[in-house]
Amino acid sequence: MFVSTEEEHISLPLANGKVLENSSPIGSNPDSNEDELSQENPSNFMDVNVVQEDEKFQLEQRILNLEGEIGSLRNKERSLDEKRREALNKILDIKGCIRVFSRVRPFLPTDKRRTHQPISVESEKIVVRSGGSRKEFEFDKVFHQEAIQEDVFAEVEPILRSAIDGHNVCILAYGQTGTGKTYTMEGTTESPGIIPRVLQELFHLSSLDSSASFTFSISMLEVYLGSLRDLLAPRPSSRTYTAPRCNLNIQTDSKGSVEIDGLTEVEISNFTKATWWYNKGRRVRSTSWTNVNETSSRSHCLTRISIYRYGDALGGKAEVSKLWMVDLGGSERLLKTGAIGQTLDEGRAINLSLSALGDVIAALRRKRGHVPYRNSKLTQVLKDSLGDKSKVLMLVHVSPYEEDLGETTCSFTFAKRARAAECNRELSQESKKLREKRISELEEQMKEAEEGCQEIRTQIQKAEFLLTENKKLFVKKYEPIEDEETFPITPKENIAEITVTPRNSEKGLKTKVTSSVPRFMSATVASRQRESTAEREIHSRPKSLRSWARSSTQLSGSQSNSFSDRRFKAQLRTSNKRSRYSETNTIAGDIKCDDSDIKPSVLPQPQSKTIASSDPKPRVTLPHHRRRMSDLL
Ligand SMILES: Nc1ncnc2c1ncn2[C@@H]1O[C@H](COP(=O)(O)OP(=O)(O)OP(=O)(O)O)[C@@H](O)[C@H]1O
Repeated sequence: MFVSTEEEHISLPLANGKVLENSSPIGSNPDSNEDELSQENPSNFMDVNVVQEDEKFQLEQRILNLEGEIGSLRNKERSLDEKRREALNKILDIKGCIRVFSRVRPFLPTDKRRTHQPISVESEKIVVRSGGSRKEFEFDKVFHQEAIQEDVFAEVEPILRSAIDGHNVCILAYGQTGTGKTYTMEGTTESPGIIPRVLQELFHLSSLDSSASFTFSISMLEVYLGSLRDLLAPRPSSRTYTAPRCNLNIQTDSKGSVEIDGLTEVEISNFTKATWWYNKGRRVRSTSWTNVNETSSRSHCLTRISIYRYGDALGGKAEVSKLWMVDLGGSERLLKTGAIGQTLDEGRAINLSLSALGDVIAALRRKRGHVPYRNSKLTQVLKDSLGDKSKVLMLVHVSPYEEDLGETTCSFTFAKRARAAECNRELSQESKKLREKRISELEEQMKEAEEGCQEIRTQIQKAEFLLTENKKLFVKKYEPIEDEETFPITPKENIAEITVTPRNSEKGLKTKVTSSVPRFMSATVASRQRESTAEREIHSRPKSLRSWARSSTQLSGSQSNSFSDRRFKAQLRTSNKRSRYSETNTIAGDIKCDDSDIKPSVLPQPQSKTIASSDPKPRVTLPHHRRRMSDLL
C-alpha cells in the first residue's frame, strides 16, 4: 500500500555520513527540507547537486509508485464492480424481468364518497370481497394505503442501478383515472415521486462509479390519440415550449434498438437542469377535466432518460441504455368518465393502446415468436425496453372505493396477465424458499462487492491526494515559475478555458513537453490510446452531444500541453487551496435554468434532435480517474 502524507519521509544523505530525515508531510510543508538543510553548514555537503538530483529522483519514484498503485486499485475496483453488477442482474432475473406491484390509493379527505372498503391487503396479496364472493390477486409487492413515496422508490432503486449498469428499463404506472398514477410517478413538492427521485439518484449513483463516466439526456413524448407528440420540442418563433401537433416516426435498427425520428433529446448535466426540463415537458401534456379526476391525463406520458456510459473497459465507446418512466392514461370504461366528443376519442385511444400493451405482454409470456408490438405506437416505442434483457416494473394503481370495484377487478386482471408473463411464476413453497435463499446469497455478494469498492475508492482518493501533493512539490522545486502576480489567474480563467486550446497547436507543444518532462508526466501508450479513441467516439456522436465530450478530451490534450505552461502551474497552485474531490459534487450544482440560460441549438439531424444547454459557467465534471496527470499528456 501507499504511505499516507503524514508518513512521508525524505531521506537525504549528508557529507558527514549522516542521513537527514525529514519527517514533515510533503504536501503540508514542502519547504521544510530547505529549512533544515539551511541550518547545516553548507561545507558539510559533498555535492549539493548530487543531493538535489537524488531527492528529485526519489520524488519522481514516489510519483511513479503512486500512479502504479492507483492503477492497480482501479483494476481491483473494476473487478469488484463487475461482481456487483453480475449479482444485481442475477437477483433481478430471479425476481423476474417483468414485475408487477400494486398500490392502493388512500381515501382522500376531499372525497365525499362512502368509505366502505371492499379490498384488503394481506402480505403480497390483495383480497377483493364483493357480494359474498372473495377473490385473491397476488403481486410481487403490494403498497397498502399508508405506504409512502420512499417505500415505492426503495423497490425502484435496484432497477435504476441496472439501467446505469447498461440495461433497458421500463417503469409503467397503470390504473383507472384518479387512482394515483401521476402521484406515484411525479408526486408533489412535499412528497416527490419516482421521476424526481430517479433524476436525483442518477447523478448520485453515477458519481460513485469511478470505473466509468456518464452523460444523460432526457426526452419526453406523449402518445395522444394514437400519434406521438414531442413534449420538449421548441417552437421556433416562441420562447415558450409547447408541443407541436406532430406525428413522429419510429425506426428500429438492425440490432432491434428503437429510435424516434426527430425526437428532442436534451443533455442534462445535473439534477436542477433535469427537473427544469421535465417540468417543461410535463406542462405541455394533454389533460382535461373528467367526472373522476379534475386534471385527468388524456394520454400516455413517456419520459426517457438515455444513459451514456463510457468506461475504460469499453475502449472509449459509449454503452447506451434507456430508462423509460411511463405515466399511462386512465384505464377506465368510458361511460363512467362522462366523456363526450374529443375526450371520448382520447379515452378510446388510451384503451386501445392499453389493450395492445396487454397483448404484447401476453405474447412475451407465452414466448411466442411473434410479439404484436406494431399494434400501437406505445408498444412500438417501448419495444426494446419491454422484451429480452430489459427490466420492466408495472405499478397497478387501484381505488379503495366499492363503486370502483369493477375497474379495480379489470386492473387486477390486466396485472395478472402481465405477471404471468414470467415463466415459473406459480412456484411451490419449496421453490419459493430456495429462490429467497439464492436472492439473499446474491444480495450478500453484492453488499460485499459494494463495501469492497467503497474501501478501494477511499484508498484511491488518498493516493490521488498524495499524488497531487507530490506533483505540486515537484513543480515547485524543480520547475519553478514566476510569481502568480506576473501571471494572475482570474476566476474567469478556469480549466474550461484551457479546454479550448486549439488542437493544431498541440503537436508542436506536445513534442516539446515530452522531451523535457520527467517520466511520470509522459503519456503512456494506454493514455494516448484512450485519448484517440475518445476523439473517434466524439466524431461518431450526434453533433450537439459532442460539446461535452470534446471538452473532456480536450482537457486531456490541453492540460498536457500546458503542464509546463506557467499559467497551468499557477492554476495548480491556486487549486491547492481547495480539494480536488469536491469537483464531483458540482454535477448536482445549483444551476438555475430558464429560457435565457438554456439556448437550445436544434441541429438538423437524421435521427433525434439534441439540445445542448449552454451553461454560462461550464463546469468540468470529469471523473477522477480521467484526471491522472499521466493521462493528461
Ligand atoms: N398515495 C396517495 N397519497 C396521497 N394522495 C394521493 C395518493 N394517490 C393519489 N393521490 C391523490 O389523488 C388525486 C388523483 O391522483 P392522480 O392525479 O395521481 O391520479 P391519476 O391516476 O394520475 O389520474 P389520471 O389518470 O386521470 O391522470 C390527486 O389529488 C393525488 O394527489
